[in-house]
Amino acid sequence: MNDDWVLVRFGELTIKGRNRGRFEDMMVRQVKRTLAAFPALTYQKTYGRLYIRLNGEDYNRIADRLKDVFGIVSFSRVLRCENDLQEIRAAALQVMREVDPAPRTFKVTVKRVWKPFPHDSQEMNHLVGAHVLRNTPELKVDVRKPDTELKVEIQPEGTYVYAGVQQAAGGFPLGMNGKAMLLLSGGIDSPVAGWMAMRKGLEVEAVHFHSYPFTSEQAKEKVVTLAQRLAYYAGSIKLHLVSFTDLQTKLAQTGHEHLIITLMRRSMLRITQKLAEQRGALAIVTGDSLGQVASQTLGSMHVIGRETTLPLLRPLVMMDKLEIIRIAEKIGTFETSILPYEDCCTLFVPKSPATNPNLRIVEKAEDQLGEELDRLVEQAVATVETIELTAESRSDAPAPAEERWF
Ligand SMILES: Nc1ncnc2c1ncn2[C@@H]1O[C@H](COP(=O)(O)OP(=O)(O)OP(=O)(O)O)[C@@H](O)[C@H]1O
Repeated sequence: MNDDWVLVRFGELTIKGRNRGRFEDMMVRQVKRTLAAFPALTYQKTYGRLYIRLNGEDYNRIADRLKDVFGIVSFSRVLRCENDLQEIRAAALQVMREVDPAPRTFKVTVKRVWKPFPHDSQEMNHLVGAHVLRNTPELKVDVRKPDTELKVEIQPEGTYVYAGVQQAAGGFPLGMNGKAMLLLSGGIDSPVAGWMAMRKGLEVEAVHFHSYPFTSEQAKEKVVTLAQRLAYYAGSIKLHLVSFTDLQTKLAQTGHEHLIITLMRRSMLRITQKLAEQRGALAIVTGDSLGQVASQTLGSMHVIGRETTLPLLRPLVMMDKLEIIRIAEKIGTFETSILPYEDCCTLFVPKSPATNPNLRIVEKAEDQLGEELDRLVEQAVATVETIELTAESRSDAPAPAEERWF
């Protein structure tokens, strides 16, 4: 009898050996966690793949969640039947009849993995194709550029028949590659950088610097909303809110107006590094994109980056703004990011910020502040407010499942 399943394909096929097993175990756990709201589902893992039996659950709702799970490269709705020619033909016909919109041309590709099956792949292409053609006279075969490719895989446990592949987020399962701190502002870039870091298998904890009461409560709320969006992909996310007011005021008194952004960014990194040590994180992720603003020239990145010994990961560094915006739209952060807000750094933005700051002068300015700077850094770390945001369904999902990602 035909049976309704989802075939889930994992990404990063280059992973070998023991890491492969770890990757797959993490994947299965994350898929199950993501689909916990569908209790009727049952799971079957094979090498590099996961089969989910629908048992009456709604495929479209499941697909909408699966496409966002990191580590899944693609998935398909499949019918599973016995390794029996008549059953396979019936399943093929059923799958073809359900393709929407109805195709005009098709081709059949059979893969016989289970060798005892009496017909080889070539024979099966004809046996299945002829049956579909006989029963749907309006269809034609086109082996070069068909509207639909009907796939049949004969495996030991049964035969899978399907006609579509949906792309998903790809990457690594969340947390497989360790933990990083994400510098999250209220802008367009850093939420995208956070999503890309998570897609690469990093568990992320967000850090936001605010200058309350100079920056408003709404500015903080905006960052909470952005972190909430990221939590949708991660299951949950911690957001550390750091009060930057006193430190910023002090840095502004050094008299190096054109270096203020450099000084502030370095202090942010210093504080974030301390938080990273506390939280067991081994990298810092930012939304910097080369050349975008004064603090993102190569010279600025160099002087700012010298403050931390942790790897500074900048996923957007080589990307154009339009590419970044495209991803922001897809992941559902753009609408929030473009709302007006005051960032703590814009409070003190000089008329002509340094685009090529001098490391020696910057370090001298920090030395001038001496222990006072250390004290303010410690104070900022000690007064961090941490909130945990948990996943909620994204009510403003920007596009239907098939149009997402690619
Ligand atoms: N208030 C803040 N709290 C935490 N991180 C910040 C803050 N302001 C800036 N950053 C970090 O520094 C990076 C560069 O910030 P900047 O404002 O110069 O550039 P941006 O292109 O506007 O970035 P974004 O769009 O992410 O705000 C940000 O992407 C973010 O990672």
